[in-house]
Order: sequence, then structure tokens, then C-alpha cells
Amino acid sequence: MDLLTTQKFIERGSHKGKGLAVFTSGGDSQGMNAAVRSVVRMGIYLGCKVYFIREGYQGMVDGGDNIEEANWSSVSSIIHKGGTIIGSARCMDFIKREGRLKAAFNLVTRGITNLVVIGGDGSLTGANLFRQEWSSLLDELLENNKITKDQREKYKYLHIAGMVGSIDNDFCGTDMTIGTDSALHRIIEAIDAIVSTAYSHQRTFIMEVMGRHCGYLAVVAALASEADYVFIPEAPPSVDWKDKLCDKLEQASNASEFVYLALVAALASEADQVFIPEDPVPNNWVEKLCKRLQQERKSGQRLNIIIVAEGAIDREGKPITAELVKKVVVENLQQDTRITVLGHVQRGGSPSAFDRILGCRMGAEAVMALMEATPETESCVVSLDGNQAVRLPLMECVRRTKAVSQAMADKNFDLAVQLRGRSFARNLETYKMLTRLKPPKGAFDESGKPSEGYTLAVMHVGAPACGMNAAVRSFVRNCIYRGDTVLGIHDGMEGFISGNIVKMDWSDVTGWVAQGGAFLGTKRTLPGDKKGEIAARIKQFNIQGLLIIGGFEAYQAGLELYESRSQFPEFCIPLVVIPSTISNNVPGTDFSLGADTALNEITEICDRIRQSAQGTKRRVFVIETMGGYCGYLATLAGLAGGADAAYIYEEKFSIKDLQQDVYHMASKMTGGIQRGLILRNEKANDNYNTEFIYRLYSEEGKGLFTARMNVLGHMQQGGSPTPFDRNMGTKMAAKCLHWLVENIQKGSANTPDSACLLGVVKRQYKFTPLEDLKSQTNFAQRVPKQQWWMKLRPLLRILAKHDSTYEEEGMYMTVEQGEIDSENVI
Ligand SMILES: Nc1ncnc2c1ncn2[C@@H]1O[C@H](COP(=O)(O)OP(=O)(O)OP(=O)(O)O)[C@@H](O)[C@H]1O
Ligand SMILES: O=P(O)(O)OC[C@H]1O[C@](O)(CO)[C@@H](O)[C@@H]1O
Ligand SMILES: [Mg+2]
Repeated sequence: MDLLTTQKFIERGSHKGKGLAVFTSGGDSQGMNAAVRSVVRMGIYLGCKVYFIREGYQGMVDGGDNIEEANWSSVSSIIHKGGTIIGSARCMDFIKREGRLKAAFNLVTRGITNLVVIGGDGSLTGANLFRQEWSSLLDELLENNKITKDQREKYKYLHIAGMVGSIDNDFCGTDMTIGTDSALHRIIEAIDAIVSTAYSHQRTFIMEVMGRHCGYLAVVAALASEADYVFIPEAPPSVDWKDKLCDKLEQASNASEFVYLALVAALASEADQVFIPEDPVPNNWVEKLCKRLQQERKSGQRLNIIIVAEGAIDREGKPITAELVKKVVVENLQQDTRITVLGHVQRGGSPSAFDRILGCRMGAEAVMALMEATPETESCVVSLDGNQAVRLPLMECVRRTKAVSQAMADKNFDLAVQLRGRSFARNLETYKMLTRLKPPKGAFDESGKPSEGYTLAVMHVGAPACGMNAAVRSFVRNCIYRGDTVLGIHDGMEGFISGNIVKMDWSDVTGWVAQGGAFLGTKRTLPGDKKGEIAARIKQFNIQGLLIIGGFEAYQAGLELYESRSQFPEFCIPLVVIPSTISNNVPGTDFSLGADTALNEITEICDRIRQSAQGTKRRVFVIETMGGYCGYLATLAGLAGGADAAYIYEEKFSIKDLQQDVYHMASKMTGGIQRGLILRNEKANDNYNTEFIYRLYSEEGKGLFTARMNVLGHMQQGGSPTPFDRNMGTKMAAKCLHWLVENIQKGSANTPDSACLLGVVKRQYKFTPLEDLKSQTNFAQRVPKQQWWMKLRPLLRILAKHDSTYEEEGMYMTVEQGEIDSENVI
């Protein structure tokens, strides 16, 4: 099937009179409010009568005041709040047919036949059953004279669109559920905080994370936190671990310095162990765990982090609890050990930018899916596949999700992991690869010398961005693990030219994953007329492959070296760029490293700025964001912050547009709205600058609202990298190394496909030749000619009550189609 979407534009009021209800069910999750807001506003935009059903299925069963019509302002000022303003519940009544019968009655009597359910695997399973039974429920209501024949006929079709709102990420068919990213934020914040106290006391910490029977949170948290070990339900260990433990401890103490390094090099994740349900650790897990912890302490590491998913089990199905792991560590290693159970903290707090945007996008798509449903259309789940909005058949997703539970009950853990989906499997695989105790066969000869042993170099070009350090760390450790020599080129091209090039060791990058900035140093300087000196350094240091991590300048620098290959044969080495800039303005990728952190920084600051006006009578904030000529940050922060407008260079605006927006703001203020948020990209327009817009709003708002201006500046670049940036940096660097080695083995690199940029393109990772990217680049403004996120701008306008035409995103897809090309899954 051609998975390309055909553009479809939807006008205001195009589905007048339809009844639509939204509810949240199961454990709450951050981002549910954004989804509810989007459903309500999109529904109203299309002309529907929109209802809230409060307290999940319980409200549907109980009816009464629980089902209430919503209006535009019922969802004002909620996008930044955790939880769900319409309440959620676990409802025993709905599990029984009797309860579902009452629910059907309450819907029919209000003319609701379109349902948006936001919940986890249980809620969607319930929705699927409800839809299957709908016809028989109506028959029973008719038989009991609860509804009329007319009602039976008029409401005979129930349409359901589901959105997965759960921190657990345990529903098949979706890469990310609403709330998972925020829960990861909470977990990573907690682990980062624990690290400093663990370091001070040389302690081992065992962190128990949520996720019920799913190990997703545990695995990704381990990848992003450098945890040493993870226990997940999906991968239990087997039973004979105690004997093997002692054997291995012996072996480890006899290991030579080199073998030790190689072994430790395998532990690229600073989480020492992760225990998850889907992939129980092998029988000898105790042995392996203790060996690893001991080795790390011997090498000077002052702390260990072990992550245990709450549902972790061993291969016999017995629970592996934090207490059990503590006992093992204390009895075998006598390490000072503490347990931290994160609990409901993980479900709390403000939603991350990603979850807010996901909620906005999926909410609008769910409404569209319902409006377009015919009697034959299957119920669907709207979700993100990579960066692509998709609609998947609900029934098939439920079937798959149940199959995971069955596979785990059958102790068929390989199948369980496979059924969890591509993203889960890829994360687990990466984690395992990074924490392997032994190098792969073939990497070393019998004497312990590396059998290949290439010399590879890594450097930055451009401004610092969060995630750069995680990428370097992953690259360094993967290289050492393979038996390669890895060189760090300091301070960009200037360091390259002057020979500031240093061999990097395993411990040089310890703790880097959690740190913002760029420890290697970075400069914007391009090779320019110093290519001769660079070529000489490549020769001097025998560099066989080069990784450049940076922004638009990194792409340009790579291109310059590539284009000078005929003049300098030294540049005929494989060269790869990882896009890394907060601006997200590099061609060949939907996302660059660091952009997610910056987006979260801006979103949080906007929340705080808005809060500062509490108690003040109506106020409008005009906020300037970075990004060069690229409007990504302004647009996405606008969507995440529920902004009224976002002015960017890519979408021209005139004084008339500004005027209209000011009047629009004034009318919203008259209608009861208290605060306005206007974002402006730093280079949106030379003349209509931030000061101008601020003055315009100040002048025109006189008597109605006041205005304030904030230029966010460099605080956008800083902070601690988000889980997304840490994870993406780690995975991309591992992929780049693999690509470099493959290309070195091909022989002399003189073709375009030996100088590439690794990007995230729609649903997958993709290496694109730098040469091919030239035609996609606007070099004058330093932005890609096509930018995927431009399609989100109409949604931003609609959610802010402006007139706009909605461009539909979603495409129908089967779960199988989502599984294709698992090699390059994000
Ligand atoms: N098999 C089912 N049949 C009918 N209703 C169900 C079924 N499973 C779950 N539900 C309904 O959905 C509600 C929520 O389910 P559950 O408690 O499993 O949470 P969830 O939606 O999986 O969310 P989370 O796992 O994030 O907490 C249940 O309380 C029940 O009302
Ligand atoms: O909030 P409750 O009812 O204590 O349930 C906790 C469960 O809910 C979740 O937070 C979400 O499903 C799980 O991770 C956890 O097992
Ligand atoms: Mg669940």
C-alpha cells in the first residue's frame, strides 16, 4: 500500500449537528488534558455538539450530570496541567454487560454515537467490546421499552476512535502513548537527583518504576540514565544464577586490563541493570549482575543504578522485586544499597512538550476519524508511528495486546517482545547491545587484540545542543567495545586544524549522558581555506572514518569536505553527520538532537510566564524564541503552550494579519479569556520585530489588556537533556558507527553515498547523501525547503479559535504495515 497521505483540507462547520463525547479512563496520564482540549475544540470547529463524560466508564454507566455539554472555554488553561480535568476511573460496572447496557442507554438518550476514548489497554479493550455488542445492547433496550424503535434505528451505529493515554506504553500499534514521555521525564529527573547522593556515599540504588506488565519505561529510562542493570517483566532471568555468579566473579578478577576494558566498554548504558517483564534476565542473572557491579566499582565508579520494572519476573514467572535484588547485592557484594520506589510521582507533574503536542495532534485526528466513519468503518486507534499520524484498527490492536499477555503467560518471551512492537524491540536490543558483558565473537583475535581495529574520530561543529554528549559517549563506548581506536577532536574545525585531537577512553565519557552542552567543545567555523591542514591531520592521525555532530554548520562542513575530495584524497573516508541543533533547521531529518530539550525549556518558561500574570487583569505575553530563520521552536512551543499565534519567517504575515490577530485577541478577552500568549521567532520579520509586536498589542489593548515582552535567549540551549534527546543521541551514534564500519570495509570512499547525514524521516532512520540534500536546502536562510511541521500550523490556529482550514494528517494502516522495515525503526 502506498503509505503517502493525500492532502485533505477540512473547512469549519463541515460536520454540523453530530453528537460527540470524550472521556478519559484507567490510570490518568500527563497529556490527557491536551487531548481533551483538542477533541472539544476540533469538534466545535466542525460544528458538532461535544460532551464530556466525567469519571471514565463510571460516568457513562451512571449518566446524569456526568455527561455534560462542553464549550470552547471549558478547556481553556488546561494544556499545561497533569492528570485529566474530566476525571478518570477504573470501573467494575462496565466490565459486566449490565453496566454496558446502562451506558448504551445514557448515550442513546443524548444522541451520542461518536465516542473518543482516551485510556490504556484496558479502556480500549472495553471500548472494542462495547462496539461489538452495541447492536445487541440496543435490541435489549428496545425489548425492555427503554428506547423507541426510532431511537433503535437512528443510533444503530456506534463509532469509536481511541487514543492511547497511559504512561505504560503497553498498547500494540502505537510507538508512544500519551503520557509515556512525561513519565520518562519524571523518572530521569529522579535518577539524576539520586546520582549525586549515590555518588557521595558510594551506594547502589535500586529504582522501582511503574509500567504494570510492560517494561518500556524501565528500558528507556535505563538507556537515558546510564543505569547499570534493568529488570523487566518481559525478560526474566532463570533459576541457577547463584553458582554461576561466583564463577564469573572469579573470572572477572583474573581479567587482564584490556579484557576488562573491553568488558566494561560493553556497558555503554550507565544503568547497570534493567529488569523488565517482556525479556526476563537469563538464569544466571545474579552472577552477571554482581560481576558487573563489582567490575564497575573496581574501575573507580562510585555508584550503581539498577532499574526494576514493577512487573519484572524470572523465567519461572516469579516476581523479581526491588527487595530481592537488594538482598542479592548486599549478600554477595556487601554494597551499601538503598531502594527508591518512584510510584505515582511518575504519573504526576506537568506534561512534556511531546505529550502536549501528541495530545493536540491525536485529538484532532480522532475527531476527523469519527466524522469520516461510515457504517462499515472499523473502530480505530489514532496514534503516532515514528513521526507519522496513523489510524489503526482497534480490534486488531486489542487482539495483539492480548496476545502479548498470552505470550508472557506461556513464557514465550521472544514472542512477547516481538508483539510489543518495533520500537520496544529496538530499545531493548540497543540496551542489550550496550550492556553486553562480552564483545561479539570476531571483534578480537585469540590473543585479545582487536581483529579490525579502525581509527575513528568524532567532533562537533556549530552551537552546543543537549544530547551531543550522549551521542559522543555512545560512539566512544561502541568503538572501544568493537576494538576500534576513537579520537575526540576538540573545539570543532579549529581543533582539527591545530591538532587538538585526543584518544578517548571508556571512563572519559562516564556520566556524559545526563549533561547538557558539548564537552568536546564546539565552534561554528567551517573548513574554508584550511582544508589542507585538515587533510594533513587526517593523515597524521590515520583517521579512517569521521562523525560530525552538530547543526547546519556541521552539514555544511561535511559538504565542504565531501566536495573537496578530488583535491584532497584524505577526505575520501566515510563521513557521517548527526544533526544536532536546537533550531531543527538541518535538511534530511524531521528532528535534530537538542530540539526536544529546547522545546521543553521554552514550554516550561511559557507556563511560568503565564502564571506570573495570575491575579493580574488580562495580559498578553509576547515571547521571542531562537531558531535562526527556522520557525520550528516557535510553532511547536506555540502548540504545546496553547498560544494564540506564532509568527515565523516561513509563513509571511502582513500588517493586516497582525491587526486581525490583535482584534481577535481583544474579542477573546471580552469573552472571558484572561491571558494571551504570542510567540515570535527571532528572525520572523526584520521590521515587525518583537518590540513592534509588543507595542502593537500594548497600544491596541489599552483599556482591555496589558502586554509584556520576553526574549528567551540562550536559556533555550541549556538545561539537562530530555529522555528523548539522550535516547536519540545514544541510538544514532550507535547506528553511525555501524554505518562507518560498513563503509570503511567497502574500500575507498569517493561516491556520494559515503558522505551522509543520518536523519529521522517520517517513520524511520535514514542515511541521505549530503550531495542529495543540497537540492532540498535553502542555503540563504539556512533551512530545509520543505518542513514537515508546517502542516501543524493550521491546527495551532484552529485550537486558538482562528479561522483556518485543517489539513488532515492521518492515514489508515494495519498493524502489520507498521511493522515493516524494522531495521531502521526509530
Ligand atoms: N475487558 C474489559 N471489558 C470491559 N471493560 C473493560 C475491560 N478491561 C478494562 N475495561 C474498562 O476500562 C477501565 C480501565 O482499564 P484499566 O484499569 O485496565 O486501565 P487502562 O485503560 O489499561 O489504563 P492504565 O493501564 O494506563 O491504567 C476498567 O476499569 C474497565 O472499566
Ligand atoms: O493508580 P493505581 O490504581 O494505583 O494503579 C497503578 C498502575 O497504574 C499505572 O500507573 C498505569 O497503568 C501502572 O503503571 C500502575 O501499575
Ligand atoms: Mg493498562
